[in-house]
Amino acid sequence: MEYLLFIFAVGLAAFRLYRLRRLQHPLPPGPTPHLWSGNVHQLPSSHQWRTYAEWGHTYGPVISFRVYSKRTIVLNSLKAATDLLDTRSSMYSDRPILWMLTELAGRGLSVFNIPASHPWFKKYRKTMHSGLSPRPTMSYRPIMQAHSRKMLLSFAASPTQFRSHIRKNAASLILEIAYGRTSEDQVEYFVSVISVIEEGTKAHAVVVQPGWWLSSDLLRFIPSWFPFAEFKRLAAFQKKQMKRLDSVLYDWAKGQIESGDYVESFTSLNFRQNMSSALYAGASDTTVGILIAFVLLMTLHPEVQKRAQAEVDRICEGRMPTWDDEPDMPYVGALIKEVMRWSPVAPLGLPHVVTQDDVYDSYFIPKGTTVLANIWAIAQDETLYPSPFTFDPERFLGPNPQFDPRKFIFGLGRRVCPGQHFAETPISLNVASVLAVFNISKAVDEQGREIEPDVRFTSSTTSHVENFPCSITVRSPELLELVATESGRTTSD
Ligand code: HEM
Repeated sequence: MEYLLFIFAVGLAAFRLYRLRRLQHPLPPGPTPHLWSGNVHQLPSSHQWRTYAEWGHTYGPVISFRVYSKRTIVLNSLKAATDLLDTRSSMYSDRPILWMLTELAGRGLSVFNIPASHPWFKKYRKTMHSGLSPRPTMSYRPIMQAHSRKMLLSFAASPTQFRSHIRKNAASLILEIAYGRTSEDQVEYFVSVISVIEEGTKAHAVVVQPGWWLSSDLLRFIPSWFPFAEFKRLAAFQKKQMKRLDSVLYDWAKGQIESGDYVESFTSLNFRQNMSSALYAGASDTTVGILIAFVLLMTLHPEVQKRAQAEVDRICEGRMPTWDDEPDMPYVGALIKEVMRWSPVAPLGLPHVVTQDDVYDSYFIPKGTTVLANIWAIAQDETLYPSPFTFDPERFLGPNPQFDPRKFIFGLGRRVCPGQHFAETPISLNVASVLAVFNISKAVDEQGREIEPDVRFTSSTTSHVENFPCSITVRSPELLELVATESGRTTSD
């Protein structure tokens, strides 16, 4: 009895303390909720980052909203995101438990979802670092260059298919790094498996939307044959697809290694199935978005393209660009930063969760709150980037360059993207190489009139520029010939 009274007293004291902190410090502001369902009715079904940024203009850089009992705060400023995710990373590095994703779909211990307090977390990060940091990435340069050259030849052969060439380039590169060398046919096959990942990513985007949290949290125990248990069937589908993805590639790599005829890869060095697939999942849909945005922006800004091409021509004098040219090409470097800022590929990053009650900027942030860094809002913050919607590489040049967006578009704190360096290395070569060999311009219709691209973005965990028409033509047949010779092909292959 005494024991029960003690527990009751401790519980009451904790509750009082909580109430006291709540009274002293309000929750971060946000739109007015309904009593029971919270802000469900105000949440958009797509491009949430835009709505959160608008709310930020009304309520301040740290906003909060509620979906039934689940609270989310959104950090719309660089300062708030740095203060919480970076400076207080010991409290802000876990992922929310989304039953749908982590438990029902069986991804709880994946690299992306594992709690930061789990003993595997540090091992995962260390292994990622050993495969993706600047030193190993340097050793991948010849592979990256070979894949880049293949992409250039594909651009020349079928320019209207540029989107799929970019996708294939990213996929075949990470396949080789993660699993070992593949033949063209195998790449084709594995690339078809990529669509599975994309389905998975789409499902992920659905289940991390606030409305789904409640349904999956409260209703997770109902059997999947129930008429309204669609979310459970979706989870089961995702689980099956992700398992297939993990095993198809891993089993192939293992087979190669066992046969003795293989090249070194992340799998041969680490033998961790879910880590190899994390590399693949992290890389297959991100760098693609940057390169597609680059093509769009060159279509829209011929003056920027001309200036970048002039720089490449001046430095390379008839040869293909290499990584050693980077310091001598400040304008191309600024252009890449501006593409990344203008079109952040992971606009809300991945959700974090706070593991203790906290007070920030005199607001109370209860333990268990989901925390989103609005990377899109930071990239469009006019105090950091005047005229933020204008594409202007100049902003990163001169004596007072604007803030380097690479410091936040890969996330912040302990969960910061481990693939940043690995991602940037092929992007810089691909951009400089495309500028050297091709001209990108607006497509023309049958009457010879230029077609103005309609700029729209997809909405998922990652966001890309939607399909748009453009014209890609060879500006340097000599360089194209050089690329073909180096790759052991002819330009007509
Ligand atoms: C332009 C390219 C890329 C961008 C913009 C990007 C962005 C991000 C962001 C915003 C996060 C979430 C960070 C957070 O939770 O705060 C993340 C996580 C992650 N990224 Fe990337 N990424 C890119 C490329 C890559 C590549 C190439 C790889 C692998 C080769 C990769 C692997 C990962 C992994 C494994 C995580 C999860 C880390 C964890 O939860 O501990 N990413 N990335």
